[in-house]
Amino acid sequence: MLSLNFIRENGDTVRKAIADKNVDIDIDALLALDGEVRAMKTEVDDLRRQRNEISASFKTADPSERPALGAKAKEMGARAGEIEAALAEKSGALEALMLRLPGIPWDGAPIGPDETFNTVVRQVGEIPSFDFEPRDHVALIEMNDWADLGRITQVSGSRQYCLKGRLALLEQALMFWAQQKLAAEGFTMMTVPALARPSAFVATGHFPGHEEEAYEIPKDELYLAGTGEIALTSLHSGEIIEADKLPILYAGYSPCFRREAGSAGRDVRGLLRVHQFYKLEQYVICEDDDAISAEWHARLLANAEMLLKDLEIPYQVVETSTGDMGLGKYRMNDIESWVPSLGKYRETHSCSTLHDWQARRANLRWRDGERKVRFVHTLNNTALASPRILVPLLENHQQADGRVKLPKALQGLMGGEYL
Ligand SMILES: Nc1ncnc2c1ncn2[C@@H]1O[C@H](COS(=O)(=O)NC(=O)[C@@H](N)CO)[C@@H](O)[C@H]1O
Repeated sequence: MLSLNFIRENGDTVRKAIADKNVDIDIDALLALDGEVRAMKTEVDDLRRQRNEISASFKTADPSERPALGAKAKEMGARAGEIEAALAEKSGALEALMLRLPGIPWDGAPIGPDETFNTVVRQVGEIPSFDFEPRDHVALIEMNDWADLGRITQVSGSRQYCLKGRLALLEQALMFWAQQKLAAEGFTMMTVPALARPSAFVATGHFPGHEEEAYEIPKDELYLAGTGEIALTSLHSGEIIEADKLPILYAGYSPCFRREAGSAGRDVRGLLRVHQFYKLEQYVICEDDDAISAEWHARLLANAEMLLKDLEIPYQVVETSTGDMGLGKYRMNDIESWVPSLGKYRETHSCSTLHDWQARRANLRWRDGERKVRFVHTLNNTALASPRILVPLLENHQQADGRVKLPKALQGLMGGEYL
């Protein structure tokens, strides 16, 4: 969310962000509504003040004047009450519009309506060339009995899976290995619930707008989150964080649930796009200083790249366009890992800076050195998301006989050279 002061003082910047992010919102209607709300608040305050002055004069007034004074005070109170009812409705409408305002993207973001305007920042790692016909991850899984991708769908429906045997162990080993690597970078390990209140989805910016992507649990007024970011963003809501407690660094591990409502027909084979997966999320709450959050953005990216280099997975870093980065983002870099069977890079990580856009929605504030209370900046990046990461891991390291050679970083954990 943006502040109303910012909108009033930076109308053109906001209009440009609305255009560049392809957002359908009428900023003039919002500002008109803001004007109405402010006028109504002033009117109510004036009425309340006058009413209080009359009440105060009551004791010293001439008894003959008291009935008229009483009537006037009553009438003012009634009028103020009417305006307040209308004001509540107008304020609600203004708040709803405010929630749909985009965050201002950084000036280095490619301007364009969708991912076709994304640019490749760097490519790292050698694309493997096989002297045999490489298999896709489903074939490798089937020949090694590393998952159930069939009968489980009778139990749990489409886009479900059971990892089995050494691949199930590998997923656990991967997450533990990544957690230790992040702990070494100063991140506090957290297990994070997927169940969350709708307000937590509003805080991150998933709601309003992406309700269809979340599983709803109406009996308990809860939803299942598609990312640990949702619980982590609201964990400190309403607190005023002391300066010496910043930056807060969480490595949040959680199950993630996504309906993939809009993905019918895409990635239906195998493990790339499923309804339930597990993610270790890097999450940062820092001072609202552009240079500091830019530094954290670079470090979140570097942490994910460190993991991919250790996993010996070729990847590319992408600068996402204003239309692809999402409503609240200041900056987003995706990391895409090479998937041999597709002959292309596929997103496995997404690194975002949100400036204070989420903090305003989540009421996340800190107290600076001069004791001034300000909104923080929030950032997040995938550390590892499984089973998607298993796809490039299996396919890039496959051998002609269908075995998979483990990257050196995992051989100790997995007790051998091969999965
Ligand atoms: N349906 C899905 N199935 C499997 N993996 C998924 C699915 N949706 C997302 N992911 C994985 O989760 C990663 C992060 O998802 S994201 O929506 O892009 N970004 C976030 O959730 C951020 N909180 C950063 O993690 C993706 O890059 C991908 O690796």
